[in-house]
Amino acid sequence: NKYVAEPYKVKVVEPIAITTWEQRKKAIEEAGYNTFLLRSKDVYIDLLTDSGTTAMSDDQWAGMNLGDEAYAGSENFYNLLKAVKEVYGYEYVIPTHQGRGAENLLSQLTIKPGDYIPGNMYFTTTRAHQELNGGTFRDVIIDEAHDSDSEYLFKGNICLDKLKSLIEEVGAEKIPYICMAVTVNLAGGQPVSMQNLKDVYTLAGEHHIKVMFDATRCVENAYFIKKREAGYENKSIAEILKEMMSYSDGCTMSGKKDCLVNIGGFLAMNDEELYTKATQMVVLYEGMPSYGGLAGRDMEAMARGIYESIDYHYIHHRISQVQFLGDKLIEAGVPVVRPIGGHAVFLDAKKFLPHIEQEKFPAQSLAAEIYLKSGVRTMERGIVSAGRDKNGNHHKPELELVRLTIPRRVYSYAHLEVVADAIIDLYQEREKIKGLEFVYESPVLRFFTARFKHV
Ligand SMILES: Cc1ncc(COP(=O)(O)O)c(/C=N/[C@@H](Cc2ccccc2)C(=O)O)c1O
Repeated sequence: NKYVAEPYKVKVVEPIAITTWEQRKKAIEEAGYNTFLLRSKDVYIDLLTDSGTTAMSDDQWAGMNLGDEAYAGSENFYNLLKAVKEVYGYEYVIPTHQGRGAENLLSQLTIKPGDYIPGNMYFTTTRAHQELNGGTFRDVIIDEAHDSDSEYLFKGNICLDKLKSLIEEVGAEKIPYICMAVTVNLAGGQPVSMQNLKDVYTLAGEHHIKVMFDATRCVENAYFIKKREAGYENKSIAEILKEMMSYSDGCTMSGKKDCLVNIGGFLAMNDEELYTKATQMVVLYEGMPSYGGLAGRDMEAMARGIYESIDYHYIHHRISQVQFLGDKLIEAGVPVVRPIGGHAVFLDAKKFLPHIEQEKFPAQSLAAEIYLKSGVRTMERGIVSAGRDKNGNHHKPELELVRLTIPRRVYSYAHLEVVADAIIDLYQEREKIKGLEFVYESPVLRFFTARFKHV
């Protein structure tokens, strides 16, 4: 049938919270209507994030018992280095505790005040580190990415004209690197085509500008190229991934997604000079270049997860689960970002709640209502996540979304049916949902800790 069965069987189970409406009412009020502040014990089906929520395999758990916790030169580091070289093709790797560790190093090493960093749509932590180092992020993604109705198959693509005009406007020497996310999280988990990766790398090369991938969900991107781009249908995920990464000079990686681990990340690159500088800096922030804030066992689990992630049956099932949930909502007429992305289904909260203006945080309110209704936790990816600009005004993104993020190898199709049914019911009674206002707002990455009340 259309949705492939799980290519694994369960060996260990973790009971989940079956809650009552009263319990959930109390929990969401104590959380200030912010799903980030809910306690895991009060969450039934947790679709907050695909980050660090994966189920590891028996082989990865076996690897956890083979942690070489020697402070320096751990055997697990060499296994990680081998996996990164073989699967992604990069020459050097610096382990970090997670993606932000790598973003911190890359931004400090390459960005000077006054620099511009073009990229395919912003990501919260990536932009925060770029701005922290005096850089300005410039969105050069194609227009379709900002249109939740567009069904363009590669909405993560960079618009070459926008990139060219930025280079002309500010000059290549003001652009330390192009930040190419594969896939684009906030566009709805949308992929970049191989042709676009090639074209951007060629253009960047002509101006001696580096291309650094945010490779966090690169395996999902490879899968979409296999399914959607002519000439790749008969190539393996491994072959496609290797070719993808060849159109970059390095990457930051949050291993907590496509490397199938609960903690871990890395900064990878081909340039020896950048590597040398990174080894000098990593000792300040993450520890030795051979462990980067990770225990040996975590590096071992990540090395093994990298090899598992390129297995076709794994990624085919992973994407099938996301597609299954998306299809159910589309069939019921619930407004979602299309095409369905790689790691999540994104509800279009502007269309879901047209009676709530963006300044009253419709996506935030919808995420809270979904939890109250069903115990399902989701994440706001709209105006609250976008934060404020230098003048203190809200960034106002086109896309005001609620993300239903599917963890890897955790839930069954039955869980996703529960999610779909709850959201479809809520859609029928959507006009009862009210807007929110801040009770507490932090100045940086406010969505993690903000608290709200109904207007
Ligand atoms: C495309 C991309 N690039 C880098 C990172 C950072 O990696 P890390 O430091 O978390 O390991 C992430 C993390 N994304 C997570 C967790 C998250 C982080 C910030 C705000 C909300 C949620 C999410 O989308 O749920 C990412 O998606």
